[in-house]
Amino acid sequence: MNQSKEQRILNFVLQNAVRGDPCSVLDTIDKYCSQKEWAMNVGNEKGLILDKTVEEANPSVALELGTYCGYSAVRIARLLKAGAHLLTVEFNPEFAAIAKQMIEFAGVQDKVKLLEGPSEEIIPQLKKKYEVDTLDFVFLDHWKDRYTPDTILLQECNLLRKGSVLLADNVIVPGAPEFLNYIRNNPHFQCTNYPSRLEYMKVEDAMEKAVFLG
Ligand SMILES: O=c1[nH]cnc2c(O)c(F)c(-c3ccc(F)cc3)c(-c3ccc(F)cc3)c12
Ligand SMILES: [Mg+2]
Repeated sequence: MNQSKEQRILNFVLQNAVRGDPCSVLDTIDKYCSQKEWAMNVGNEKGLILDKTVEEANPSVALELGTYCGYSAVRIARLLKAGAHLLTVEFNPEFAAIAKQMIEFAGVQDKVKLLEGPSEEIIPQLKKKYEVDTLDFVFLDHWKDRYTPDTILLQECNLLRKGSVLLADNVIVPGAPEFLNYIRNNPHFQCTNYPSRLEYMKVEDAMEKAVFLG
C-alpha cells in the first residue's frame, strides 16, 4: 500500500534529523516541505511568531488543537520550562500515529501528551480526566470552523484565566472570518494580529493573538 505524505515526512525526519534534537527535526520537516511536498505545518515564518508568543506566555500548561505531524507540538515543547507540559489534540488517527513518532524522535515526549479525538469531546474532559486547572496558552490550528465554538467551549469549561493567551493560525488563508469577528468584538479578549506568510509559500497569511481578560 503506498505511503501517505505524512509517512514520507516522518521517514525523511527519521533518516535525516538528529534524534533528540527538536531544532533538527523542525529544520528537516521545513526542508522536506519547502523542497519536496507542501504540508500544513505552521512552518518557520509563522513558527517564529509562535515561538515569541510561547516565550512571552511562558506557560506551565499549554493546549494545542490540531497536532497534524507534530511540528508545532515539537516547536512549543522545546520552549517549555521544567515541569511544564503541552496537551495536543488530533482527531485523525493516521496523523496522531505519525505525530507520536515525531514527538518521540525529537525527544520531547515527557513534555507532551497527545490526545486523540475531536476537540469538542476532549475539551470538556480536560479538568477531570486530564487534571487541568486552567490553560496558560492555547494554539488553535485545527479546523477554521471549530475556532469559535472551541473558544466558547474553553470559556464554558472554565479553562481560561485572566491572562490566558490564545494564538490562532490561518486567519487569512484559508481564513477564519467568523472567528476574527467573534474574538475582536468580544470585550473579554484583547486581540493582536500578526501578518505573516502561508507556510512554504509566497502567499499572505496571519496569526491572531487573543489574551483573555477574565
Ligand atoms: O486545515 C488546516 N488546519 C490547520 N492548519 C492549516 C494550514 O496551516 C493551512 F495552510 C491549510 C491550507 C491552506 C491553504 C491551502 F491551499 C491548503 C491548506 C489548512 C487547510 C485548509 C483547508 C483544507 F481543506 C485543508 C487544510 C490548515
Ligand atoms: Mg495551520
